[in-house]
Amino acid sequence: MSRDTTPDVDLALFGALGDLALRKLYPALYHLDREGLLGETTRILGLARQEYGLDDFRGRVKEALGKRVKASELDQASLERFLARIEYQRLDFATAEGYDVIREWREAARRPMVVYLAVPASIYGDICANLEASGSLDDETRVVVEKPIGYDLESSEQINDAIGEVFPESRIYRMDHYLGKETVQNLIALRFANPLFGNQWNQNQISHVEITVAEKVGIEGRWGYFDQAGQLRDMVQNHLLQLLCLIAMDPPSNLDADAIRDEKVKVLKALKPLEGEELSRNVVRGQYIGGSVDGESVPGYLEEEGANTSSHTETFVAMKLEVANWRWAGVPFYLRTGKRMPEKMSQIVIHFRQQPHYIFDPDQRGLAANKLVIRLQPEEGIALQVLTKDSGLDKGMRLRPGPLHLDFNHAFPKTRIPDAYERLLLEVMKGQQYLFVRRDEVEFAWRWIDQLIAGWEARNMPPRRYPAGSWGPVASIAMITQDGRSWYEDY
Ligand SMILES: NC(=O)C1=CN([C@@H]2O[C@H](COP(=O)(O)OP(=O)(O)OC[C@H]3O[C@@H](n4cnc5c(N)ncnc54)[C@H](OP(=O)(O)O)[C@@H]3O)[C@@H](O)[C@H]2O)C=CC1
Ligand SMILES: O=C1O[C@H](COP(=O)(O)O)[C@@H](O)[C@H](O)[C@H]1O
Repeated sequence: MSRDTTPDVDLALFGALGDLALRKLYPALYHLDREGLLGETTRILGLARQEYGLDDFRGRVKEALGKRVKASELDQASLERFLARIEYQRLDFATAEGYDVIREWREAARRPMVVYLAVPASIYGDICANLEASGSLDDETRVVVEKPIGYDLESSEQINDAIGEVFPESRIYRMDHYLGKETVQNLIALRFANPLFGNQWNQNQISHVEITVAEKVGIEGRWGYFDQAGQLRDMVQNHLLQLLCLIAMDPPSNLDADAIRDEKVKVLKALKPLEGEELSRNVVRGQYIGGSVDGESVPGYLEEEGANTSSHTETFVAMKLEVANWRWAGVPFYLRTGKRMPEKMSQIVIHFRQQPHYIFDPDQRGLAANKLVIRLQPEEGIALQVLTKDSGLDKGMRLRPGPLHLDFNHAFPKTRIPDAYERLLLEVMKGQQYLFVRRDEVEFAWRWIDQLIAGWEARNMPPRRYPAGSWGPVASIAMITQDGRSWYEDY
């Protein structure tokens, strides 16, 4: 977590013409460069199987930047400097042939290399083995791998084993881009730097927790991948469980990567399995049908390009979980995430318990609990919902709920909030692992997800339909109202 300058490391980017590279990685690298956060002589080698001349490849990168970076932030000097760092090599990743180009590229400048695998996880092992066989690696090379790692525990173990044959854990960086989001990191600061919250963070003071990750987009042409995965594997196994871990973990003894990861693993181990009747009561699966988002008609999941019309894959999931330990016993964690919801909105809401003795208007009793709302997107910020006296001579002691707001864009207007990938790429280049997921975290998360899926399959729980542009199946609302609560959508 130091503020040291970024060392000169080179980046070999596998999957250099893929969706992730074009949409996320080049814009993030460009911003780092523009802000002086890339090593002075850092080079980027794009690798993909298409035949491209260097100018044409740089042209593709430039085009991608044009689509993703604000015009006001895309200045000529920064663009030229960034493009000049980029080289390109055609390579078929699955065969050992051709990997010499990477060894030779490295020979021109000896410094640590970061290998970024922006490719399907099924070929991570082949790439690592081919890199090693070609003599392209040394003891300082780091590898970045994307989620999801596998499809279940067994496949994730195979993939992790294959990467582990070549790289030690200390040089494997498993991405979960939610860990790079500004407010997610702020969770650590909020909880552990503020006694006001730190001392209240348990079942004595907190009644329940909500995590919502609502997406407006559908599956964006990724049917082939998404239909195999579904929202549970695509979003819950990684992003939502990571958020849950950061909320529920005990204080780490320091900010070292392993101290934080040890605490997260304890949470994953304490997740109570959802089985039997609880599965029907506390888990809702959904799949969107046609509807309208932002006033425009959009197709249902089964009408998306490439769709298989009988698919039962879920595009929405809501669930009520319990972290079975001393801190959280009896505190429900309500999670929901879905595609084609009315807005892109991710937030965590911590609901504090009411006062044990209440002295105000009995009709207002329902208001009487504080909420801490941690907003991840679209705008990032933190709001503490408190009760104050309603102003005016005629109001008596009427209470009024209102937020104490910390909107990062307004509170710190000069600071651009960096995209998650910027922060994560920077941390890899600095060799810091605290924002990356350790192997046992991935595997304990899969273990829990696998039992849930086995339960679904045994109970034959097809997804419930919900219209695109709604907040998911009605059953997901019933799931929380049966406990006398409701999803909190304000900020
Ligand atoms: N896109 C996203 O928003 C996110 C993606 N991820 C993960 O990132 C990784 C990349 O995803 P994404 O960019 O969407 O996938 P894409 O399919 O868009 O890109 C993958 C790239 O890898 C190339 N590739 C695959 N196999 C080979 C091979 N044998 N030899 C050479 N090139 C090969 C593909 O080339 P070709 O086109 O020629 O097949 C393609 O350009 C995946 O693991 C995904 O799960 C994670 C989070 C979000
Ligand atoms: O990892 C993924 O995340 C995106 C959502 O990310 P966000 O930063 O836009 O919230 C999701 O759309 C995609 O399906 C999933 O693979």
